[in-house]
Amino acid sequence: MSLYDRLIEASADDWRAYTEHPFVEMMAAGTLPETAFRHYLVQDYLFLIQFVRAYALAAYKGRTIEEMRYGLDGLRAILDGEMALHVNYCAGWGLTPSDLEAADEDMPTTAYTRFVLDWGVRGDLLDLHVALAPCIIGYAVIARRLASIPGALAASNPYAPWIAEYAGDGYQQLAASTVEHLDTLSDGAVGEVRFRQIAGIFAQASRLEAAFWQMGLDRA
Ligand SMILES: Cc1ncc(C[n+]2csc(CCO)c2C)c(N)n1
Repeated sequence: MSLYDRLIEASADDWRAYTEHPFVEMMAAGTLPETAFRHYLVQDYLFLIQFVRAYALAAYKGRTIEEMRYGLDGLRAILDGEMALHVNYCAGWGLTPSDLEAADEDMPTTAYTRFVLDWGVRGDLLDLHVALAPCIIGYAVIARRLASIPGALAASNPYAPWIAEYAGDGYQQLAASTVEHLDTLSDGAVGEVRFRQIAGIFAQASRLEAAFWQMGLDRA
């Protein structure tokens, strides 16, 4: 069993609450209020800025060129890929990237990003990548499922571009390589005590993801 499968199994309830949150179901149905999505997306831009720092830390902590490149690829995927989705949606509301950068962080944004950065600083490379994993893998899992719901990708659904972006090959491949990378990092052998430690990090990151969706819904 891959380390990823073991982590999902150990945090099944938290993982389900994150990946099947009402926020994402409402995106697929096109019924999510725009105020909720807008608050989420502005906060997500601030979240991504902090995740660039987390990936920079992963590059810094890499012990091989390959590990450093892995951090660099994640960093690039955010700066040159994912952020364009946010900038495009926000342009439609008259918000510029400078407006986004100047927004105040809401508590769930601060909580989640600093949780990941804290594990990155205090822990080893596996702790950091486990803290990052629910974010990368979870979005790919969510978008793949939502894309298969009839009507979710229809031009009339304002959330179709969001679903299509994360269901696209680029993010699906990034998620698949993250699953493999967790096994490489752990050498395929994680003892019970160490597993319990990282399962705690994975479960907490999943709960912080659910809180991030809820932050959007609370603005509806
Ligand atoms: C709260 C929140 N969780 C996960 C993601 C998705 N995500 C963040 S970094 C990354 C990898 C490189 O782009 C991915 C897929 C998000 N945007 N916001």
